Amino acid sequence: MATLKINQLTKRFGRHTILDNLDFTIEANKIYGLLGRNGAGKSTLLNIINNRNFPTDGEVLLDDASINNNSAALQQLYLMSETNMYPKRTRVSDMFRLADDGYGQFNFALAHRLTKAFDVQEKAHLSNLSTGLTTIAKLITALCVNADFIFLDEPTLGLDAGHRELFYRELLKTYEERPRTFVLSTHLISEVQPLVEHVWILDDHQFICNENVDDLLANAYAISGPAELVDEYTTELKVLDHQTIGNIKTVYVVQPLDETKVIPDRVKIEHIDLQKAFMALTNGEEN
Ligand SMILES: Nc1ncnc2c1ncn2[C@@H]1O[C@H](COP(=O)(O)OP(=O)(O)OP(=O)(O)O)[C@@H](O)[C@H]1O
Repeated sequence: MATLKINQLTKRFGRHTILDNLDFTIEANKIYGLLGRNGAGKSTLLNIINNRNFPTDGEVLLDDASINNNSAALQQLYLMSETNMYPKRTRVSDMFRLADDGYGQFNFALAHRLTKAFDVQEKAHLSNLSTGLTTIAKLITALCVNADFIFLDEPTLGLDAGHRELFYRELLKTYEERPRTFVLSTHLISEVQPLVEHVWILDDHQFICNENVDDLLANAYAISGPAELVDEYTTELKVLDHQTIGNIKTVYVVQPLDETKVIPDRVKIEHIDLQKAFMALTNGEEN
């Protein structure tokens, strides 16, 4: 199974460092979530991995061969992004044909089924489609293209709730039928949590999290109760974020808890979801 390796990747725009020495692996047949606040560098990273932008330092390897000017490697990678790469008069059906020309074995049967399910006309010109319908046309192309690594940068831009749900369902269905790697870069963290197996969180030019989602959430807690009891209980923990309403304080931690430590009667400990863990990790406030 092919593996993508990102080695010591750094990207600077002028004097601004956007990505600082990233080292990580993208494995075959996994669904990844790439998360980060606005401007964290997610699109820049995806563009570099897909050879649409160049690193200042470092390299991207597919099975130990650089992807740079390597058309065989690039044929295994597909990036769907906000950027419109298509000429003005392109029809939806032309997008499918172009993906078939570029990658071969485009799944036309699935594309026809999805255009009906999403109610998009294959004859329609992209320039006449609404933002949401343009996204849908790009998503259908991404779900049907014959590539082993599919990168989706803000895949649900402009999609209503019903269409987003349909997309998540269809993504899982095609993934089960033909396992391959998907990388979803999104701000809709709660919505993608059920799909994503492994998460990267970009913050301060680096990954502050590169972890299996279940492992991350197993150690992600909200601890709440009377402020003085919460402070006492959490005194040795790294508190990432907190809220106080009256005398009730809630603190957020992402680390294993000492199971031998007695929890005061009025203190409650609950697991938090990926969105809350993300907020705690990226708001970062230490004790
Ligand atoms: N061509 C460029 N020249 C200069 N700066 C750039 C260029 N492209 C991106 N940047 C800057 O790099 C930073 C990262 O941008 P990027 O679009 O990768 O972030 P992002 O995480 O995808 O953000 P968002 O979630 O808001 O889409 C931003 O500060 C952006 O302004």
